[in-house]
This record gives sequence, C-alpha cells and structure tokens, in this order.
Amino acid sequence: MKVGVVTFPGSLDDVDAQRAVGLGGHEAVALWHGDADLRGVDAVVLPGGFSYGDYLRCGAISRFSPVMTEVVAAAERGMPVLGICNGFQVLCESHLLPGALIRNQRQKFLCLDQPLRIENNRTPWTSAYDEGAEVTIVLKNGEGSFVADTETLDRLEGEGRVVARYLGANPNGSLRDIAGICNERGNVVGLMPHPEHSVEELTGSGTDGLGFFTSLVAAAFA
Ligand SMILES: NC(=O)CC[C@H](N)C(=O)O
Repeated sequence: MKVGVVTFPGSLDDVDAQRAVGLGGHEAVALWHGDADLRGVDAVVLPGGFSYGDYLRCGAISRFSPVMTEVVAAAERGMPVLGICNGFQVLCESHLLPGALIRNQRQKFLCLDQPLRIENNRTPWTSAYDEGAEVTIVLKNGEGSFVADTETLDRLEGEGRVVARYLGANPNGSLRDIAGICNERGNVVGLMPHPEHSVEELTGSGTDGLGFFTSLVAAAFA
C-alpha cells in the first residue's frame, strides 16, 4: 500500500515514520503540509514532533494546513489515518477524534519505554496484535495527558474505542490510562506513544511498534 506521511513545519518524526512504513512492507510517500492533494495514497500517518512550534496549542495551527482539508475528507470516506503523538494532537484539534491532550500531570517532558495493552485490534492499525497484547513502545511528549468529559470517556469505553492503555504507573495523568483511541468507524487512530521508534532492535527500544505498520496489510485483505 502507499502510505502518505505528512511533514508540517516542525515535524520531527516524519522520517522515522517513513522508515517504519517501509519496514511494515509499504511504500512511504512524503506529503507536505501545503499539499492540496494526497498523491493517491491509501493511508496517511501524521507523525510526531512540534508542528508550528506547538504555538497556541499542540496541533492547533496544523489543523488549518491545506493538506488537512484532504486528510479530513479522506478519513471521513474511511481512509486509514494514524496520528502519532503530535499527530494525535492534530487529530483531536481537527475533530476527527474527541477529547484533547494537555500538559503531562507532572509538568515534565517524558521519554521512556512505556508498557501498554492493546485493547482494540479491530482497527487497520492494530489488527496484527492479539487483543489484550502487552507491548512496550517509546513514549516522549510534554503534552500527552488525554482528557475528555465523562460522557465522552464512557462512550469511548462502551464502544470499544480505547485502542491502547498505559500499563503500570500512569506516566502523564491520562484519564482512564488512555494511550490511544479511534473514531467510531475505527479507521482513524490517535496514539500518544511512538510505534515508529520501536521497530528495530538496533535502536534498543524493541520491535513491538512494528505491528502498527504491518497491520495495514492484514486490514486491507481482511
Ligand atoms: N513527540 C512528540 O510528538 C511531541 C508532541 C508534542 N509536541 C508534545 O510535546 O507533547
């Protein structure tokens, strides 16, 4: 599959995401925030980083990038979209996902190998995992605490839309230990940890993240 990886001014992890897409068996297509079309891709990754310097709020300006008009339209048609960390923040700001990411509870930037449980493997980004799989994936952010009102949280839980949950000590104060969620259809997934940094033994953070990129094939042919 052709997987577009969007670069915004200030993106940091776009090249790692492109590499992970390739290791997952796909062709990575570089998309620029100013692009007016998605160049025929089958799926999109919004990578981590500090788009537009995190000014106003993380993801608040990126939401208005020309490419996001196309990403929102494609997501609404069912295209798989994965937002990683800053990408998750952009998805919330774009209202493709509910809730918001606010400053970590302890007001510190975090960088660690984070244990997670995959709660929902019925998305195009998680189908390679067993439901309930326990994995360890890099977490690095300053504003990763997921918040939403109680009604929204109950709906996410009730509809099985919590995709991943922090295991052990909650690193950032995310409500209900939520590390990732999806939209109603399941094609749009936002994840605070960085699977693209956990795809090669060489980097020391294991390969548990690779499933997010190999899942697309399983999903396409399911
Ligand atoms: N790693 C990232 O994508 C960082 C996301 C965001 N800018 C934050 O600090 O919370």
